[in-house]
Amino acid sequence: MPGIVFAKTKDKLDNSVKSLVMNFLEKLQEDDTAPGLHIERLKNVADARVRTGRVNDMWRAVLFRLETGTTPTYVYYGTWSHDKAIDIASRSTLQMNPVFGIPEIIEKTKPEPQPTGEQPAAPAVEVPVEQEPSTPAPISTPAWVNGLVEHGYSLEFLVDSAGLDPQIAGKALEANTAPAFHKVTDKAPDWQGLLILDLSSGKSLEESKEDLGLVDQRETPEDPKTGTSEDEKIIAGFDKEAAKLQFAFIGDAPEALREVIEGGSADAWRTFLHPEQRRYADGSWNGPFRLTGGAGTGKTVVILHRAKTLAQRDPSARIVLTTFTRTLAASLSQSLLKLDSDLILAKNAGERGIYTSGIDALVLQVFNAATPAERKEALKEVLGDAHASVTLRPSGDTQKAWKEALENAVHGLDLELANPTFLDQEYVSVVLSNSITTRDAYVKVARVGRGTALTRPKRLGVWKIIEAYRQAQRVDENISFPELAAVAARVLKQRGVNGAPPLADHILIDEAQDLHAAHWLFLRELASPGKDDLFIAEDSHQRIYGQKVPLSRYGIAIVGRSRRLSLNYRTTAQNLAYAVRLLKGADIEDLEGESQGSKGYHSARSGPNPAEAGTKSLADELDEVEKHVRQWQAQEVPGNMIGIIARTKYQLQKLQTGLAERKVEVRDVDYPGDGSAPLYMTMHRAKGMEFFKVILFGVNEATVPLSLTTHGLAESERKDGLLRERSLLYVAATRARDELVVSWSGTPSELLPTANAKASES
Ligand SMILES: Nc1ncnc2c1ncn2[C@@H]1O[C@H](COP(=O)(O)OP(=O)(O)OP(=O)(O)O)[C@@H](O)[C@H]1O
Repeated sequence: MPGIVFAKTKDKLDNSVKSLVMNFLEKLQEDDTAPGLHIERLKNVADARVRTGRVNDMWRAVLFRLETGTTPTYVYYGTWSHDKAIDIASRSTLQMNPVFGIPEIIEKTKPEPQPTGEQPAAPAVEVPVEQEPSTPAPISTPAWVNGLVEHGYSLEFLVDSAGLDPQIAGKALEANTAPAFHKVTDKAPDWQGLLILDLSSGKSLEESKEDLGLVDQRETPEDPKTGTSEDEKIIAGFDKEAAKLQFAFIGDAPEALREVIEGGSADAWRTFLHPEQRRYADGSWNGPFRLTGGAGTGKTVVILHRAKTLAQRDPSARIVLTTFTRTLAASLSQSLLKLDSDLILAKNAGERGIYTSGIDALVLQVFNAATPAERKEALKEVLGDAHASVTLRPSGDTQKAWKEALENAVHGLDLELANPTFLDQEYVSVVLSNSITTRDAYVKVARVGRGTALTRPKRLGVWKIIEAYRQAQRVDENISFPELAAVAARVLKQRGVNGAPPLADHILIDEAQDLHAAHWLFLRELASPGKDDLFIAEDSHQRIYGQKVPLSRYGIAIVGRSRRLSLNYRTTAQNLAYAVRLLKGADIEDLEGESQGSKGYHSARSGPNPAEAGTKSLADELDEVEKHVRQWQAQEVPGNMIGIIARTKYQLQKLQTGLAERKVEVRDVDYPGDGSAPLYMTMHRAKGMEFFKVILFGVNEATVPLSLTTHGLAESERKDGLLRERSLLYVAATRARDELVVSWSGTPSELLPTANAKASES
């Protein structure tokens, strides 16, 4: 039976062609001599191993045949229309890279035809076909600079030291626009494309080699296991980290074949991990590990693969996969099954398999499963006096309780401290996280990580309000989710003291930047400290709830076990540059308090520049939205791949009504119907999602930032609140894969790059 190695598809195929390709490859796997396949050699080819195969009358597959023992191995390169396939086959070579020993397929371009009797034509310069800007006033973007040229790379260096194909390196150096540059990296063998992107974004060759797992062959003695013939060396080379970016061995199972073909590039994440992603998915560490990276760098993809690796490594393992909300958790469950439908998804925490849950739902499950005695004891330890009742109602809305407490307590504080936002943060970060139940303990406690300093009289005032709050909650038999997390943590801790085993062996946490202190208390108790206990994926730039939490205070020491992803798989370079400009000037710290810049954060894809649609009135803005939606619908973009995102629900109501008047159907993301209509949602709800096309609607001065969230706060909390608003805009802008439109009516938000540019001009 011939072996098949599948090369990641770069050209999109229609579904009808995909199923033909699958039939073809299935037959090839069974018997490559079957007459219907027409596996044929061609004349005048660059590589004698190249073959074409008949997919149907119109379509041909391009393959390379490697001789390995008794049965051959075919490397499937792709399927194209007849003439194109013959052309590609005649120009393509499967070879070992001379520097790094990675198998690669290089398509040599034909020399330009020279006009006879005239001077040789100047080398062709790619003229990018920029898409028409969708608005009359395109956004001003900084001029594009070729990063390779900027960092002084020469053709000689790129070829001799970085192992790039000379033609590819030359074209990359010549590119004078982002689309032309990305066209080169897109066509190149995957590892070469990524190496070019790394170098152009400022990474050194050594750093990039390490990330991509590239080892200079010229410096290493040959491995005797790799065999002697060129074909055997190529087969062995497919196992190298960088080769796995583009090539996958297809086992005997037809499902594996179906998955890679049907998924196409949208599902490439299931098979073709970046070597760094693979390392973090498969690695093992003696304690908590943290993976950071900007939006779209594939953190969730790593978490999903890691869950699978851990489950396969030990089928009896109890793995908890958690994230900030139930909706995100549900989407993780779906993705897990897409990754591997054989994975065992546990129904409850503590059971064998992977248990996926929103963090608060998980907390609630532990609390509900606790005995009345366990609850009573934990409530007393965390909240002081035992609650009258151990059957409490979890309540998400603490604002009302704080307002009541403020009315009832005689505290003598001014409004900067006597407001629900400050008090809630103080309560969770200082009081709950330190299990403070008395005034004396609160007066003495170190308020690590809190911005606003409190004198003793102020602390006494705050404590009075906290007492009133606890009293009101007790009377109403309410308990907040942070309280619940602290109580559940206590239950688990006590069980541990009594010798009970923890509920999980491994915990994987996505969107960790938004978890609060009591969540971390809880997660620390959920698994025993030790090997591969916690895997934390976070992006501090996307912190839109809560505050940064110093993890080491909760027994989660990640020193030396923290890595960062920098290649953005989701967003085009143009959208990414825009989103990063939204963060300009923001001092963002990670969970360990280290400053998080966006240096080296780069994208592998190119597309149109984001468009800003500033309008005079809401009616004009709605007209703009209508225009874009209709344009995209005419291009047959699926409705549920168009996202319209606004800061508030009120804005969404206006949007929905305004578009209904214009006979444009849009749907709430939570009620998507059959998926044919564009979806609208708030910026908070957009977290973790992605769309081909995104409109950020109503990014007006009055709404973004939402003054409600920062009004009346002390300077430190106000800065924090403003940072969250900025992050929210960044989260929303990074949901777009291909096209981003930012609209407003009246004065634009001060957080937009346009507004910043105008302000600095004047
Ligand atoms: N190795 C890969 N190959 C192809 N696509 C990938 C790969 N890794 C990630 N992607 C794609 O990139 C997009 C972003 O990935 P993912 O959601 O994991 O990023 P993230 O870092 O968790 O993003 P965010 O922080 O914005 O939620 C997804 O569409 C995903 O399928």
